[in-house]
Amino acid sequence: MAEPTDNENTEVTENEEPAQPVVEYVKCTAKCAAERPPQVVEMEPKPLLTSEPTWQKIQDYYSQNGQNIVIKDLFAQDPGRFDKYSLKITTPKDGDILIDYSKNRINDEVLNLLLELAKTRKVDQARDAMFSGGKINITENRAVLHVTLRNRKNRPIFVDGKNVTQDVNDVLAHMKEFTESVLSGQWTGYTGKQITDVVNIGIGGSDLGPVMVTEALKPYNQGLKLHFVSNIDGTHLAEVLKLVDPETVLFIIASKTFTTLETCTNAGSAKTWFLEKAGDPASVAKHFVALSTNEPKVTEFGIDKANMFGFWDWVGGRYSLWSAIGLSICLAVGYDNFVNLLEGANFMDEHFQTAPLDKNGPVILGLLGIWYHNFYGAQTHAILPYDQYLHRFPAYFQQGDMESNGKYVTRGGEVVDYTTGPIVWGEPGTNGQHAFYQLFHQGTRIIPADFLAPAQTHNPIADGLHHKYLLANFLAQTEALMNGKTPDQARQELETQGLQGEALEKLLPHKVFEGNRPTNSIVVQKFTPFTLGALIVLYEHKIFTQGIIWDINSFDQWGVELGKALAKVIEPELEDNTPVSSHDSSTNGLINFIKTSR
Ligand SMILES: O=P(O)(O)OC[C@H]1O[C@@H](O)[C@H](O)[C@@H](O)[C@@H]1O
Repeated sequence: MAEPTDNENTEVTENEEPAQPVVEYVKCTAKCAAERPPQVVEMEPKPLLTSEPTWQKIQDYYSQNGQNIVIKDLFAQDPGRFDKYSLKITTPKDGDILIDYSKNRINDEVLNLLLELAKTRKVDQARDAMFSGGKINITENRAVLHVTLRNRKNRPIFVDGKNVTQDVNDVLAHMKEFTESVLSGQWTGYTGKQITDVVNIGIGGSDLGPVMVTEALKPYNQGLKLHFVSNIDGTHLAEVLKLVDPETVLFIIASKTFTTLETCTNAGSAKTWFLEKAGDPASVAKHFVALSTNEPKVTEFGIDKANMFGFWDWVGGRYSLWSAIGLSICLAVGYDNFVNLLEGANFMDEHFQTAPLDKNGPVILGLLGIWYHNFYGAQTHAILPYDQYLHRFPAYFQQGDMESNGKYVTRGGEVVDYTTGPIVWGEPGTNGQHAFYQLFHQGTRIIPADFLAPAQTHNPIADGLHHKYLLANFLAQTEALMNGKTPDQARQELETQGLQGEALEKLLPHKVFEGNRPTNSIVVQKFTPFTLGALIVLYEHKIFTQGIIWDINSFDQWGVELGKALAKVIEPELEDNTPVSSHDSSTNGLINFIKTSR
């Protein structure tokens, strides 16, 4: 890994690749920024989706053919279907990523119509607007530039006329220096002992990404024990504090705003706990660092500016694991692995930017979602990782998808007359099979599902037997969901088991599987930092594509504010046991029940 260069005069020009060998940090001086005025791509306003002629065409096609598209028949008709409807994306270091979308209710006509929709809705223009620093988060007047955080080729990216690439690299350099000092044991606690445990205190985007990635990359752990506290429920903090020692623990207070109730309360209680043991407030500097955009609040809390890792308002919380918010990831897996994660992310950014729409992973996945959610009326989308390390991946994308696209008003302020973001859910395979797959196979709803699997496991125990079973189950499920079991097949099976007559007829309908349940299969060689980074971004840009087609602002989250505001009203009412009557009778009843029951 190249060291950061201090060469103030090193410049990058717009179309220039960094000289070989790759210089990791390149300073772009004021002079170079001035030479390259930003060219921000604008997003054009769009008509309501349902008034688009392409939308109408898809609606017509669906009405006439939607229920007659039978995936297994399409396979029977076309031996080349897998090749046609799968993408193999070759990474520079960790093998291929295969996206098999052939087990979907699609044919060329459907796909062409959906691609036409992506063109009509100018997905490419919106993508370019995002990458060029356009303020596409219109309700907060902000650029959306998490892509800059993994801008590994150091392309100049401007926000309000300022090239922010160097700012990003400066924070990365700080993260590197800090990580190496903690991991090497150079950074010690207030009694001179090395740090053994890290507690990340954050919530939402300041928690889910770090939790998900540190779990997913456990095989790369460099020795520190990681803990996460998010919930305002004191139990969460209390249980973690039982596991750590004030002499050897490092608290990371992760909050973009540094005003979030949960994080501020947990951080305050953690500090009190720490000082009860450490005594001297000067010791805080050795045990508390902050990740935030809000320096005044961080210093007010008592964290030294030198121990703050900054980021910017153009990084949305749910897209922030690539920023300083990723410090816990860095500490867990080491800086080089964090960089590999960023590189995988950057690789998928470039794929999204350069691949034609019909070969573009995020675009294809986004369009398939539109097909099911808006035409077949699918309400949910399942993400099913066949890898235990990815057990928080669905939870991470619950926020990623539902906070981004759970909106019923268009960018122009109109109420939509179509559905938007799906309900995202999932559990790792094979656990889900023994819990909720029944409804996948024989329920009344259509649940489009993504199966994620690695060809190689990090733990080939029992001579690879576990992994063989795991993969066999993943493959069997997608096959079964597609093929189902016809009444004839079920009858034959029951006859073979010796059943006949009324007993057979009674059982028969229960043994039939309609099939034709759509799935995507996404297979990587192995879940490495690089492939994980790429996979996360595949979903980020899928969500982006859908948000653009639905014409909603995927980057604000006003919907979470109302409940927060009401909690501030109720909180003082819980102070004493005086009955309340200021709310509806249910809320009054609940409050008063709690008051009399505590
Ligand atoms: O990082 P912060 O400012 O503490 O915010 C945490 C979370 O707060 C929630 O209210 C937001 O909906 C999330 O988007 C955000 O990630």
